[in-house]
Amino acid sequence: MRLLQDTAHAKINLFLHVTGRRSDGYHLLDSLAVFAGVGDQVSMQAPAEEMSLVITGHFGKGLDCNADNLVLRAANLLKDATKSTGAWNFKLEKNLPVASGIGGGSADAACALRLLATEWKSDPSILYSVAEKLGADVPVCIAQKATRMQGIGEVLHTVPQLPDIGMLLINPGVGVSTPAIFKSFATLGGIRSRQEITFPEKWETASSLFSTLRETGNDLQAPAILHAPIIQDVLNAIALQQGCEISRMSGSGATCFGLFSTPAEAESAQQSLSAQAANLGWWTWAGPLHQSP
Ligand SMILES: C[C@](O)(CO)[C@H](O)COP(=O)(O)OP(=O)(O)OC[C@H]1O[C@@H](n2ccc(N)nc2=O)[C@H](O)[C@@H]1O
Ligand SMILES: Nc1ncnc2c1ncn2[C@@H]1O[C@H](COP(=O)(O)OP(=O)(O)OP(=O)(O)O)[C@@H](O)[C@H]1O
Repeated sequence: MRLLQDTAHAKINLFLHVTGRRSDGYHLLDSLAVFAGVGDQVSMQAPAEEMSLVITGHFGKGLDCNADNLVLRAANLLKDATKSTGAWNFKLEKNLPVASGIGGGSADAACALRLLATEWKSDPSILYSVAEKLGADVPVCIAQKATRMQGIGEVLHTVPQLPDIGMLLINPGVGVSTPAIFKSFATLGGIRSRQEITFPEKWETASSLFSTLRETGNDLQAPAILHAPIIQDVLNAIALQQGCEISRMSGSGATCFGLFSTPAEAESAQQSLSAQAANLGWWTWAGPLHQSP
């Protein structure tokens, strides 16, 4: 029996600018994506008769284990693209809220691709072309490293190493549809011209990273608040926490994040919000960023 496993870390867009639109309707983006310490767990076991999936975990309830699940779509697409043989039983422990702007499904798909690509010694160019077919967020989730994403998400640039900041995540339990938010973005004025953000050679301190981020924003935040006004309440609750430097939404929402100079400060903020969060049924997490080797 062989058992392989890995963590599918949550993707957080520290900023997200919409810079253009392709003729097929997809939007061109400029975004700094980072990965949080929290994630789903993906494991795969062989021998198996066919590709299959079992889902556990707090957020697994509403998800189907059928071939439409991104884990199985990823496994089957890579198998076909690389003409590989063999099947695996996958297990997904779903710890991340679904349809929440932190790319959980994309991270799961990328995790399955990573595990299988190692096993099948797949060519990285095939791996990335399969990732692109699965979704705009899947390519960046392959390496799970802080990355500047451009194009529709497939143009990936290495960024300077990030300082060891702390992050607080809050999801109010409202699922948000990514296509609907992009559509509302246009009705709220759409693309605005701005100077391209430049990054320094290195962010020496947490405050130098926060200075860069203060010149940026998430263009999908206002349209997402129109769909789910509770997002504004979450942003306000985060901003009120001691030591919070930036309070912003990730992706197309509804998960919001707070940035702090240290993980300990983010954890204290989570503590002080815990009663309010429990009352309102909000999911929270706090800790360091995932720093991939
Ligand atoms: C908002 C982000 O989370 C930022 O990282 C991503 O761009 C979304 O990535 P994703 O969920 O993997 O998106 P996909 O599953 O590829 O696309 C879902 C839908 O979002 C819209 N979409 C997505 C990505 C993009 N660059 N432009 C778009 O307009 C399209 O309507 C598309 O049909
Ligand atoms: N393994 C999976 N985990 C989560 N969602 C999945 C999975 N497989 C398929 N899906 C479907 O994909 C949709 C998007 O889920 P996901 O959690 O990736 O959204 P998201 O966090 O908004 O992503 P993004 O930040 O990339 O927009 C859901 O509506 C869900 O039904």
